[in-house]
Amino acid sequence: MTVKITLPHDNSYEIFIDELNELYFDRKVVIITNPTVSGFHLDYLKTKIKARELSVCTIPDGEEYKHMQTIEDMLAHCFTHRLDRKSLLIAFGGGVIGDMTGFAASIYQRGIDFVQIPTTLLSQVDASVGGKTGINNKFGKNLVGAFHQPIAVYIDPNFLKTLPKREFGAGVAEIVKMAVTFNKDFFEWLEQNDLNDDKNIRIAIAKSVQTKADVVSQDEKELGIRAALNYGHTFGHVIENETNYDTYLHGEAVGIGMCMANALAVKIGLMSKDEELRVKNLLEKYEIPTTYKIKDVEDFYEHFFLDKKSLDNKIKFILPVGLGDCKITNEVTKNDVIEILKGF
Ligand SMILES: NC(=O)c1ccc[n+]([C@@H]2O[C@H](COP(=O)([O-])OP(=O)(O)OC[C@H]3O[C@@H](n4cnc5c(N)ncnc54)[C@H](O)[C@@H]3O)[C@@H](O)[C@H]2O)c1
Ligand SMILES: O=C(O)C(=O)C[C@@H](O)[C@H](O)[C@H](O)COP(=O)(O)O
Ligand SMILES: [Zn+2]
Repeated sequence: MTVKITLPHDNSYEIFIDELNELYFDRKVVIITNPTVSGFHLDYLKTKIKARELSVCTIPDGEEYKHMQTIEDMLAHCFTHRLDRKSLLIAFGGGVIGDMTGFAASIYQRGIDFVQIPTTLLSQVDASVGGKTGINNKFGKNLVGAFHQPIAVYIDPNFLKTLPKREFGAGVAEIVKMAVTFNKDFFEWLEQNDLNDDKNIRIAIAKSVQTKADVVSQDEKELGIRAALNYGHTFGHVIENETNYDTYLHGEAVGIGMCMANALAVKIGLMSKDEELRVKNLLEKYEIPTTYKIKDVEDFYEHFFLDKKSLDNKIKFILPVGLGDCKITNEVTKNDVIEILKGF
């Protein structure tokens, strides 16, 4: 299956969901990966890539390495191998590799091409699509980065065969996100079907990618509707940051964050208690955490002001409206937020 993202300024590209074919690049290519992914799949990938010159840049594995020093190391590899403006980076790994490769590509010699070959469920259904790239710093998550679209995305679900169960669950959280915010039929399908089944996970990948591609095609730079893809993230990013990126996987923090957003939606009458419970049950079916004890609620709230969606000192929340629809709002009172956070 092929999904297209249609964008201005020659930035359109295709997302191929299928077994990886041979890829030919008449230019210098660097594969960016980490020891875990390369251990499982690099030999296979190398049989598929034909390039004028190919090298591999291996960076450490983990969200805690998604920072500027690692970008410097990646750029150093590119300079050492004399990459020029026609050269290409290939992101081969999960969302961490994808976000960092995209960011390095966006700044190397003021911007070169890159390709996404995502290998986690989360990166196949979400992170490899849409051109958000970046890194974390001490102030928070993804606060430094660029919109830089890949020239193509190659999603091969066969890579998921080596993915640990917990990582699979983290990917399911972002699938649930797409369904709750945009598609009630998809949500009901998820309730009725087991994603551990090979046929079903392929359907869910295609559905999620199509949903995200449609949103990004309408709003590349998150000026409007794209903010809905941040459902659960306003809360989730704070959880990741205050637990030093070493306790919850991104998808898990988003799972908890969606439950917080749901509690807020119930409080202000956008969602019923029954709908809230259905989302919780679906997440728990894949062992995604749905609760989190906040140490200092005021401090947690203050973090929201660094969120990239917050403008003019107003926090923006993405709240579900029933199942399959959502509202982007900066009109939630601090009292309501504090109350749900205290009761969580
Ligand atoms: N740009 C976006 O639109 C976007 C969207 C969602 C998430 N993200 C970002 O993506 C990151 C999370 O991505 P992730 O969940 O893929 O985490 P990740 O990149 O850390 O990968 C998870 C783990 O799985 C390992 N792994 C990767 N592929 C594997 C495979 N096939 N078999 C076995 N192990 C494998 C990795 O080495 C890592 O240890 C976060 O930094 C998040 O902010 C970005
Ligand atoms: O593509 C988007 O837009 C998203 O919001 C996807 C999210 O799953 C992803 O985690 C994204 O990086 C979060 O947005 P950010 O702008 O806060 O980094
Ligand atoms: Zn996310």
